[in-house]
Parts: sequence; C-alpha cells; structure tokens
Amino acid sequence: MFTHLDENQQPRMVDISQKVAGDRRAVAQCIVQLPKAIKDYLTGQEIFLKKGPVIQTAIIAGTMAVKKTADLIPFCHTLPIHGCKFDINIVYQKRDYLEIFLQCAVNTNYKTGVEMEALCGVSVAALTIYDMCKSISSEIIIKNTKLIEKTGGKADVSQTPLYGLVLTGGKSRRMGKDKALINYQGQPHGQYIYDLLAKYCEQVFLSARPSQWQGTPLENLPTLVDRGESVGPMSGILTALQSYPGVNWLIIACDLAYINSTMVEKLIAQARQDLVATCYENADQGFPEALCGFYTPLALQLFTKAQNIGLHCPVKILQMADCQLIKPDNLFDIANINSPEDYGQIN
Ligand SMILES: Nc1nc2c(ncn2[C@@H]2O[C@H](COP(=O)(O)OP(=O)(O)OP(=O)(O)O)[C@@H](O)[C@H]2O)c(=O)[nH]1
Ligand SMILES: [Mg+2]
Repeated sequence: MFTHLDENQQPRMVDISQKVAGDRRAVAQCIVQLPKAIKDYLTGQEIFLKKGPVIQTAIIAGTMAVKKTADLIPFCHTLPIHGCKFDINIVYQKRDYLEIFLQCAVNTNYKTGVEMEALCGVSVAALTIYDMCKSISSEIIIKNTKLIEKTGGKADVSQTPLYGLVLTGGKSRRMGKDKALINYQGQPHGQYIYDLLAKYCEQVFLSARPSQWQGTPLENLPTLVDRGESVGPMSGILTALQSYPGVNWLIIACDLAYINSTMVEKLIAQARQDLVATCYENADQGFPEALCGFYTPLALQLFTKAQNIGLHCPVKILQMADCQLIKPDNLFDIANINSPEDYGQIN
C-alpha cells in the first residue's frame, strides 16, 4: 500500500512510530545566478550591501528554515536537527554573471530522513539572497535545487538494489534427502523461496555446489556456484557478496519451512543500511538467525576478514558485528527443518 494514503485514499502523515532511529544525513544544493552589477559589492566570498552581509544572512535564514521545515511542509515530521552546515561558493562566470553555489547539509539521529530539511534550508537561503539583492537588480535566477546526498535509514535501503539468495548448497545429511526439494508449500521448497524472494528482489539466485541441481526441478533457476572449497553456508554468502558487492542481499536458507511474505516484508521494512545485517532473532537463545537476513554491502569486508582468519560460522560472525536483530511474530516462523525428526514434529 502507498503509505502516504490512508484506507480512504486521503493523504496522511506516514506513521513512523515503529521505525528504528539511526544516523541520517542529507545534502541539498541550489544555485543563485546574479547579474554582473552585484560584483561591485563583492569582497572575497561575501556580498556587502547596506542591508547587511548577504551570505551570512542567507546562512542564518537557511539554518532557521531547516528547523522550521515541519511547520511549512504539511506531511513532514517534526524531528531533532542535530547539525546543519552551509557551504557557499561564489563564482564569477564568463565575466558575465555571478553564480552562488549553496549547499546545505543536515544531520539527525532519528526515524526518518532530513532531505526536506536540507532542501528547505537551501531554498530559503537562496530566497534570502534574492531578497537582499533585488533592489540592485531583479535579474536573479534560482536554479538547480536538488538533493545531492542522502545517507542512513530505510530510504537508502530502497535506493540500493536488492538481490535474493536461496541457500541450497548443503548436503542435507541429517535429513537424508535434499531439503531444497522437499514440498512444504505446494512445490519444491527451493522454488517456493525463489518465487517468494522474486516478489521483492531485482534478481534471485540459488546458492549451490557445482552441478548440484542438474536433472532436478530446480535446474533452470539462476544459480551462483560456490567459489573455492565449500565450508558450509559461509561459502554461499561470500560468493554472493563477492559476485555483486554493491547490492543488498536477502539471504534465506532452504530449510526454513515457514518463511513467508510477511516475514520478508518485515525484514525489508526494518533493514538498516548503516549496519552489516538485519536478521531475525532466535528467540530461545537470542542469537542472530544469520540464514534469514538482510545483508548490506558492509558485509563483504566483514565476511572476507572472517574467512581469512578461518572463521566460517555466519552466526558467530554476525555476533561480533554491528547487526540488528528483529523478533519474529511467531516462534516457529524461523524454524529450520534439518532432520526427519524435525519434519515429523511439524506434521
Ligand atoms: N551454498 C552453500 N550453501 C550451503 C552449504 N552448506 C550448507 N548450505 C546451506 O545453508 C543452510 C543451512 O545448512 P545446514 O542446515 O546447516 O546444513 P546442511 O548441509 O543443509 O544439512 P546437514 O548436512 O544436515 O548439516 C541450508 O540452506 C544449506 O543448503 C555450502 O557448502 N554451500
Ligand atoms: Mg539448517
């Protein structure tokens, strides 16, 4: 559902009460073009007019505007402004006109981003320059207002491509038959998870050993074959991170019998781009379910380092890292079915 509309299709402020706070930063830019006549008042990077110093005044006005954004833009949340910095650069272009490049960087630690604050700040700073200079000439153009950087939070998550990985490369020794071929939800479970992830991901791969799925119902699905000698799920994860280092990964083991769209959506909604991973928590023991998680590009360095020191257990690796844990709605949602006994219990 489009979160800016309520159930009656009326606009609303998005409810962010359940979102996790984090460091967020946004930088907006805008250019004010001024006629040659203003050059007479220019000393270094300041324009001195009878009304006062133009650039300093613009910075003060822009900073105040950043703090007032929620009062001006109807569906903006009120949020704490933890930092606000203007960078202003005046350039005399082609001996014909002046261009003032304004940048406004805003920081917060909150549940939602500060791009509107940065855009509002830079816009009001530009309008202030206009107001200060208009008595000299009204040939002033405000142009190129745009967001040039945004980091932290979920928006970043949606800006980075999301790929899916179904871990199927195990030997299923305890089960005695391939777990990815077991039918829990009306089809081989590897196919079920593949289809599930394909709803949310730009690309999905099975993670497997060489030729593993040839001659089986999974043989036509895109596959990433483990690089090097297989050392369990770590091999599949590292192969994926190395093959596509710039993307986020949803990584799900093929023996999660109950994985469903609600769980995947919750993982995506709460995922944090500034952390290595966001995983479900194993409720009994409080450890990260590393094989049911959202991994960011930060994971590549961590997993490479771990591999280099002979650490191959994804759970242990994530326990040492900055990883967000989220609780499953039901305990058995994250159960992994490893043996005929496990299988017997669920039926
Ligand atoms: N790509 C890849 N995935 C693996 C490898 N080993 C295990 N996995 C996957 O990782 C997940 C968890 O595996 P486990 O349940 O610990 O082990 P398993 O090999 O499947 O089963 P057992 O042989 O009974 O231990 C499953 O989805 C496996 O398919 C591997 O060497 N490569
Ligand atoms: Mg398992």
